[in-house]
Amino acid sequence: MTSVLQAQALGKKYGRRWALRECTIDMPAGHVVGLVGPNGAGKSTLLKLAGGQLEPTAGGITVLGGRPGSTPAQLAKVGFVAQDTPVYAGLTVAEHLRLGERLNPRWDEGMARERIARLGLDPAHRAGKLSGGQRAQLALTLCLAKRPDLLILDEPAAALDPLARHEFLQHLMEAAAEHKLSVVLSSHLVSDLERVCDYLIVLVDSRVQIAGKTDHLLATHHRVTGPRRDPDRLPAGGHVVSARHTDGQSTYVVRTGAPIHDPAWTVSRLSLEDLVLAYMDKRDAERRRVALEVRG
Ligand SMILES: Nc1ncnc2c1ncn2[C@@H]1O[C@H](COP(=O)(O)OP(=O)(O)OP(=O)(O)O)[C@@H](O)[C@H]1O
Repeated sequence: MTSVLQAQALGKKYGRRWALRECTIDMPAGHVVGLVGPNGAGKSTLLKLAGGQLEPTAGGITVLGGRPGSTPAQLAKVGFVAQDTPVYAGLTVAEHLRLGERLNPRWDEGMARERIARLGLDPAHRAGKLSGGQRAQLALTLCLAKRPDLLILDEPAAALDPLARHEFLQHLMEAAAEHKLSVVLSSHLVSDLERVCDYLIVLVDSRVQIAGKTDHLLATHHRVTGPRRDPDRLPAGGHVVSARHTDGQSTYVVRTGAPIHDPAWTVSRLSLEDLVLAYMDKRDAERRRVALEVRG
């Protein structure tokens, strides 16, 4: 597997507080990777470290085989659209393209112009007067025209209305397929991730809870429901991801490669949202961590 991003025990401190700690990750190339996790999990910090906007306090990170932001060549290989899709309010759309051309050695002027025309943006329009959706599209265009190998998007569509979000993600998918881009995209909107991502990483308290191809993850996770029972009564070979109990019923999310055939339990498939929620719960995350430490 070729990696686009590898982090080893990566940590970042703001003052005396860790924003990201002991984060180990390996993102494969050629995927649209969805990064999801609770507020404050460290997603933006990780993406900024990957974009070279922050320096690690501990551990190491490699992006496309190099240190993020270390050389002009390294910077040219990575496109970054930050959470607030920043553009220069006083510059026109055309001036943004000229700036992009001046700053980026691999700039694709034809593609930038074609995208701006397709989006119906007036080149003479000042960026400060664009709508949130148009600004996000302009920021995406500037990043795509850099012709990066890796595109990093930190909640780029969060502020957009459903239609603008749909169009933004559609453009993103087309561009990723057309230019064989690797993409990492953080979002709280699991429906968006479901639409565009073929690889998922769930980050909780800066630890990777699960990472893998979405179709494989969905095929190997099941909801198992039955009368209230302890997990040791579950079919053998499964790994309990989450457990919920009411007075009379137990519901487990179980990871297993083998089909579950046990008449004592009702087995159903999970949606991507169910899967993400099962891994996002901090109580379960702590229990899984302890279980792994005991086993290891
Ligand atoms: N500039 C900063 N100064 C101090 N602390 C910060 C700064 N940026 C982030 N943090 C802290 O670091 C931790 C991780 O923040 P980060 O923004 O990376 O999380 P996140 O997973 O992206 O969250 P969200 O989903 O809310 O955007 C949080 O506790 C946050 O308060």
